[in-house]
Amino acid sequence: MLQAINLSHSFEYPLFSEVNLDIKAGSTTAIVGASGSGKSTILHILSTLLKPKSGEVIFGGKNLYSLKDDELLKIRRQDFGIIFQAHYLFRGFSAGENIELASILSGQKIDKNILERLGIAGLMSQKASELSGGQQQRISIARVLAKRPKIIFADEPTGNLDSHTAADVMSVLCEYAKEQSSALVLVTHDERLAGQMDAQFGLENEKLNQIRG
Ligand SMILES: Nc1ncnc2c1ncn2[C@@H]1O[C@H](COP(=O)(O)OP(=O)(O)OP(=O)(O)O)[C@@H](O)[C@H]1O
Repeated sequence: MLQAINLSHSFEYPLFSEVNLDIKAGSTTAIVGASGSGKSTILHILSTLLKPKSGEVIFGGKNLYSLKDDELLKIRRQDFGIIFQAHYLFRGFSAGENIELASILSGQKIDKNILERLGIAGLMSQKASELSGGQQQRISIARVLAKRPKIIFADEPTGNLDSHTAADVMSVLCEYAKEQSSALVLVTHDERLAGQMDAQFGLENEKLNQIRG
């Protein structure tokens, strides 16, 4: 579904090189590593947000970074779901309107069952700005799922949730990947969470090594 081939990137100093990944439909993958090792940077590169210094990201048989900007934007909007810890809801709109907007743009409908399982079904008429950080995070996850993306890229998606809610959210994301033959690529510090994914990679000493799967 998505392949990374020989990715390398650096900012002021080299971050990583020779990063290779093969993400299959219906799979869940974790990337772990020390703070500052470059995990989020890899996720940004895989999800079209940052052009690597070298290497290719192949999706649907195309090298994403050889596409024109409008083609890249179309893939990002239609096929990719990106979940970060900082959520960007429209604060003046209700939770329901935020999700509805994603549904309208994608022409897909959110499964009401997902709202129940995320524990947010009762919050739909509340203004996004009046929700707690964890509630906003779950609304933003529902908004991503409402698009029915082919791949979900999630950077510490449960970092601001209590352990019980975090487990519910992760099971919703993993089940979505399985049921929709989508894929989940997760960046996390949480080794236990990483252990629940089908495959696990560790970023250390500028290299991404497969630990499991
Ligand atoms: N846009 C940028 N410009 C310059 N340096 C950056 C930029 N983005 C990230 N960095 C640097 O690259 C390094 C890796 O950052 P990144 O966020 O990818 O690490 P991480 O492994 O996800 O860390 P954490 O687990 O703490 O979130 C850090 O030293 C960071 O300061």
